[in-house]
Amino acid sequence: MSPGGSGTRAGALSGHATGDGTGLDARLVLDRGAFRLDVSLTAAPGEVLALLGPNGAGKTTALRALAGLTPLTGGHLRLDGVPLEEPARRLRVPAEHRPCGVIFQDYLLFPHLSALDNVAFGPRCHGTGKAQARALAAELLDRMGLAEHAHARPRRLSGGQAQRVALARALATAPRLLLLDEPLAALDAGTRLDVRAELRRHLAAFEAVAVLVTHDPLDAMVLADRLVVVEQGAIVQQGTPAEIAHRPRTDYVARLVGLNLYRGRAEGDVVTLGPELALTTAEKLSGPAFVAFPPAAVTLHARRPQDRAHNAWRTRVTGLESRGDRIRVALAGAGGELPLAADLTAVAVAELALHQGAEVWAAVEADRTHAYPA
Ligand SMILES: Nc1ncnc2c1ncn2[C@@H]1O[C@H](COP(=O)(O)OP(=O)(O)OP(=O)(O)O)[C@@H](O)[C@H]1O
Repeated sequence: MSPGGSGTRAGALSGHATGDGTGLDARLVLDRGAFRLDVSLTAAPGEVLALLGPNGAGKTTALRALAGLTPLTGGHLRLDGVPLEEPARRLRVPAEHRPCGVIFQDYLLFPHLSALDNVAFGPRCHGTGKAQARALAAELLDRMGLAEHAHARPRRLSGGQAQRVALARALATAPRLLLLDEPLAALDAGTRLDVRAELRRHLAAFEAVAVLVTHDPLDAMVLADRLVVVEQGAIVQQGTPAEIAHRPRTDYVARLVGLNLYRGRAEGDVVTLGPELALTTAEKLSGPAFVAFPPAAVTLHARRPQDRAHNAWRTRVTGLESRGDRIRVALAGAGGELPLAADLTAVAVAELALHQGAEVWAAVEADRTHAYPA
């Protein structure tokens, strides 16, 4: 393990180039019938990447390819400068010889082995003597707060405990690449909160590369240094959680971070979205542009607001959904175009007598919109 965790981490956060050959350098090309995955992933030691994307985007396929469980059809995979796979050179290191720790959704603990022996299994396979492997496993379980469960079989463990054993097992071989597929998905909400915080601590201390797959934007934002959004087998956007949250570039990402997103053409502080609608924005731009704003910035009115600081356009209600103390109103332009989300109080919804199909004026202040080049 490399020393100076915090220094390594700061380096990792500043960029993902692996100019010195350390860390992950991969282009994963995989053909599976009609589906093609082609994603390039690089990460410096200490960096945590989260692969996010809708169902069927190719996240799990990418993770399995990194682990060596599904062969590449093209591209390459290098870890710390060591080639692990390159189909063009007929090079392929089998899964069991890759320095990878893997945690899959269902944990894949061996049911017939105790927690301790599950964790000791990897080091044993790598040639560590039995006593030494078990001592290492006991230490790891202790670090995870599981010392008293060392001799329990997996079925006697809670979901959160089993998840921690899986993490201990994945770390036991000091992997250079840690792969986690939906690590929190099987946990109930309460356990998830604790395990997420704990996993965050372990990942922050982990000095090699970690790649996790998740559906949950919160998991991704909390656990990862960098988000990689995959749609239909390709990367559509990547960046730090803050970058992604501020500047979504696809509808999926906008929904993920809870923003309204439109694409149009900017001329000064006006972005034209269609023949019927142009929004005045806070920024001045020129050329293709995105405009984003949160649902909480949208107000709804029975009549056209007269205030000139507001952008206003006619919409129709397409849905209403309760969300905590707010109501999320789904709207679309009169012709069904430009879908829009607005968050209102129950009082506002009642005063406007909103219902499916109701016509209202939507308004958003220029200052609440954010425009950036498309
Ligand atoms: N064994 C397989 N043979 C052929 N195609 C497959 C196989 N497994 C997955 N696919 C296809 O590969 C594509 C990507 O699937 P993958 O499971 O990687 O997506 P995902 O992003 O992980 O989705 P999810 O979030 O639903 O788990 C899908 O279109 C799927 O139908």
